[in-house]
Amino acid sequence: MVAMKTLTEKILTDTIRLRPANSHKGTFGRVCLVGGNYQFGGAIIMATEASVYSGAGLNTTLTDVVNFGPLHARLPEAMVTEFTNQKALTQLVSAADTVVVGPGLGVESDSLTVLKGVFDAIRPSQTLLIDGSAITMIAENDLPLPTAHLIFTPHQMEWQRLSGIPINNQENEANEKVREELDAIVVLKSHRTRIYTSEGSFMNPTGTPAQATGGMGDTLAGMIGGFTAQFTHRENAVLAAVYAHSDIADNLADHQYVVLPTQIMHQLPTYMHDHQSKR
Ligand SMILES: NC(=O)C1=CN([C@@H]2O[C@H](COP(=O)(O)OP(=O)(O)OC[C@H]3O[C@@H](n4cnc5c(N)ncnc54)[C@H](OP(=O)(O)O)[C@@H]3O)[C@@H](O)[C@H]2O)[C@@H](O)CC1
Ligand SMILES: Nc1ncnc2c1ncn2[C@@H]1O[C@H](COP(=O)(O)OP(=O)(O)O)[C@@H](O)[C@H]1O
Ligand SMILES: [Mg+2]
Repeated sequence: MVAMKTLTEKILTDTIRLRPANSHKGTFGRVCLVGGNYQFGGAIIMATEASVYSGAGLNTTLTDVVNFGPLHARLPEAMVTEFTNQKALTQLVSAADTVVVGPGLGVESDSLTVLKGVFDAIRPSQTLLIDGSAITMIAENDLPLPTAHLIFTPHQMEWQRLSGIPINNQENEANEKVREELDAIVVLKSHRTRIYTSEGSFMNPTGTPAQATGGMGDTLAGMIGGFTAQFTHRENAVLAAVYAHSDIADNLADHQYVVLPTQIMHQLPTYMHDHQSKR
């Protein structure tokens, strides 16, 4: 077992590239976000908004129709389609660089149908981020995983459900073994989030209890979606998103008791400007 490395600010300039002058929206990636049932619309709205604010060129959200108006009122930049429309889902998933599935998806039978539809449509060259309800449904239904570049973003209870490792025993060696079986990147979220990849394991030193509020993980999922769609080194894109998400929160927590997920994403354009590669 190789020692866990601690992330530093360097991961930002290693990852966030200077935007090429000769570019257009297609240069910066397509993200398809799937989630948000009638109850949890906020989760997919936050994930989508985080992806847009992190600079992904084109963002399409597949969600329950009740979320169309609320999402568009906040974010006219995103496109929307009903997640029960299997034909549209297959088309939009196929066209994406990164697909984010799970924020607010729920665990009812319609949610499971949507998740299976995503798994059927995804191709091996694509990045698939699996979060929230999608992780819970995989664990509860023992679903086979599709072939793709998989990223899981569980909190500790979701990781217990997926890996079978109880929260108190989630040590590096056990976590790395399950990561290898899943053949995925695993972002195990907690006060000090750990990231397991085939290129090593990393501890994120940023983060504050001011972040302990609903929607914080949905926001991270959207950021990782946006980063992986535009930055070519997948592992670094994940690491940089995790670092930035909590570093922005730390900065806000210097003078705030609680930090809202939407405040973090709204800082992203400035933060990324200040931490981009100089070349
Ligand atoms: N605005 C919206 O639309 C929002 C929608 N959301 C969406 O809701 C869906 C369900 O996701 P979920 O995370 O809320 O519920 P679930 O998977 O049952 O986990 C909670 C259970 O795990 C336990 N637990 C133990 N350790 C833990 C840890 N480190 N971190 C967290 N939990 C921990 C915890 O223990 P307790 O808090 O009781 O001590 C509790 O028993 C999902 O799709 C998500 O995207 C939310 O994002 C909120 C905003
Ligand atoms: N006490 C804490 N210190 C640092 N980070 C925290 C703390 N509590 C929560 N977080 C962060 O907030 C996020 C919570 O994710 P998650 O539980 O999936 O939230 P949600 O599903 O409500 O969006 C993770 O990124 C986690 O690291
Ligand atoms: Mg979550």
